[in-house]
Amino acid sequence: MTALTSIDRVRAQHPLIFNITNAVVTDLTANGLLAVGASPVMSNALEEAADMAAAADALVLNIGTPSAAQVEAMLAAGRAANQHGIPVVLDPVGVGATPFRNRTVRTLLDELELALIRGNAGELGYLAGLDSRVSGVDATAGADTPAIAERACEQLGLPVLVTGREDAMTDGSTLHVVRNGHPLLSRVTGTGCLLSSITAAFLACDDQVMRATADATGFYGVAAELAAAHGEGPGSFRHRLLDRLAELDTAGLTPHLQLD
Ligand SMILES: Nc1ncnc2c1ncn2[C@@H]1O[C@H](COP(=O)(O)OP(=O)(O)O)[C@@H](O)[C@H]1O
Ligand SMILES: Cc1ncsc1CCOP(=O)(O)O
Ligand SMILES: [Mg+2]
Repeated sequence: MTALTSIDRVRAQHPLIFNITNAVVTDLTANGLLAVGASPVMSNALEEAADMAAAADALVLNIGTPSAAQVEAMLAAGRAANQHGIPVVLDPVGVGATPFRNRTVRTLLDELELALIRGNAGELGYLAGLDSRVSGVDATAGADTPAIAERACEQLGLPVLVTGREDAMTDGSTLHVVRNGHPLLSRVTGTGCLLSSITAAFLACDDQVMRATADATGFYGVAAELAAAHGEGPGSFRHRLLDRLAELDTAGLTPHLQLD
């Protein structure tokens, strides 16, 4: 039961997760991290980026609402995180949509050691060099996420998590597919960003990247299924997702987990 170990570790260790993230999702991300037992902090200031990263247990770089100044802070934080050996997760929100996002992701990939890149099928399809059209931040349905994950990992040379109806993750030698989750996740903005940050919290407590990533993804997907079971709309779902993230334990998780 790796999920037991992982979620229990997060709840016992309360890892500090430093998020340099987009303006849309700061509230959901901070509250989702608190719900799973992690400790969130958000900042965009270059002046404190390296110090905050040095104090953190994991760093999340999310380019959803980018600016040149924010990218400078990301580079400073990322370099400090690399020096201190803490995992860095990149969420390349909307890459492929504009040249600025593309340049930003290229710079972060070139300058930093990343533990994981997590994106939707359109974003990772673009980075994999596949025929992938990205015009905003939301993914298109029906993508072959395992094929995209394998190709993106090959192209980028780092572990990849591609989300969608099926979530696929690979480090080039192991491939896992998680078939949990719920379509309502696509009707609440920030749910992919929150998964990136929760995965960072699991990575902070486990140096086995594939195990931590699979455990975080399965845990999140099952929490979403349970949150959606009431059959209501996106507003109640968003609240229930936080409640399930806070309550779900291994006994509740195991019967629902669909992980290969
Ligand atoms: N059709 C779907 N069925 C079940 N879960 C989904 C579906 N689409 C997305 N998800 C889930 O929503 C979360 C966010 O994924 P995704 O929508 O791909 O990312 P983003 O929000 O970055 O575009 C993931 O946990 C994923 O498993
Ligand atoms: C709508 C929007 N616009 C810029 S960032 C953002 C949020 C994206 O969140 P997610 O990728 O988790 O859906
Ligand atoms: Mg996203």
